[in-house]
Amino acid sequence: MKIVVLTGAGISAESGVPTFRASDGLWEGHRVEDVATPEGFARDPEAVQRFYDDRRAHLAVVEPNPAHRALAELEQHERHDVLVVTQNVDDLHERAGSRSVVHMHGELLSAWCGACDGRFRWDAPLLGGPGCPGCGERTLRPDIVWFGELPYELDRIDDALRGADLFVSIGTSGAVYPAAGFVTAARAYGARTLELNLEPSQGSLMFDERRHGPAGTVVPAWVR
Ligand SMILES: CC(C)NC(=O)[C@H](Cc1c[nH]c2ccccc12)NC(=O)[C@H](CCCC/N=C(/NCCC(=O)O)S[C@H]1O[C@H](COP(=O)(O)OP(=O)(O)OC[C@H]2O[C@@H](n3cnc4c(N)ncnc43)[C@H](O)[C@@H]2O)[C@@H](O)[C@H]1O)NC(=O)OCc1ccccc1
Repeated sequence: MKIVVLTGAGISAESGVPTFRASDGLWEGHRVEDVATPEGFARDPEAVQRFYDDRRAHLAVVEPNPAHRALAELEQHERHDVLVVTQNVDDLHERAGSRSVVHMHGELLSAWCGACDGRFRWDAPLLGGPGCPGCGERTLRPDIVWFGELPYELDRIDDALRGADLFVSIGTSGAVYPAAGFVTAARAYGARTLELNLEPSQGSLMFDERRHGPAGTVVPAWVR
């Protein structure tokens, strides 16, 4: 079976990675437009670098949870062809063993040079860090898709949705586009659709089936 799995912050919540819209959510401490927009970066690059440096450093103290591991197991099933499309910028899917993962909103462990357009694996702070390994310019920014910027690999994602038998959405509020529109596209392409989330998301009624509860419980139960 061809399965496309969309994940959001909710799948990493039980690993200790804050979600965005929960009361203690990431955005709580920051105005989205200040830390996740090109304009915010132009206005105060230090504040934005610090925001992402803190999140990158936090990766060292979190681990994949049973939901991440269950998806990695599912990918091993010879009967299935699984693509994980994640809105998350953490590396927990890969650390759990998933191999076909698309980070449509970028990755904390990657830096992008605004001068030479180079991208570099990065696990250190960018603030006060060295110049670009490619061109030496001090124009490195987090390799993250900010609001108003085009998400990555939309063609590959659309191709996968076209060929999918099943579209599964895990741990996302369905508040941010174009990711929130994937269920509509998947349905239009004839795929069955399933929501696994703590509570109904904004697009919950679009799904053929919904199972609500913590991802660390409902995802392994669904995979088994
Ligand atoms: C706010 C929203 C209305 N705005 C948008 O959608 C905008 C504008 C827009 C575009 N099209 C539209 C159509 C209509 C309206 C608006 C728009 N979209 C964009 O700007 C996108 C780019 C959006 C990407 C922004 N970057 C992020 N992330 C990286 C940064 C960072 O991480 O710092 S978005 C970020 O927020 C979103 C957060 O959502 P979730 O992951 O779902 O997290 P949330 O906290 O909201 O919810 C958690 C869920 O989990 C559940 N949960 C909690 N615990 C658990 C648990 N334990 N188990 C299970 N579930 C759990 C909760 O119940 C909840 O449902 C994610 O996408 C995340 O990646 N770009 C673009 O459209 O470009 C155009 C373009 C076109 C051509 C040329 C150039 C440009």
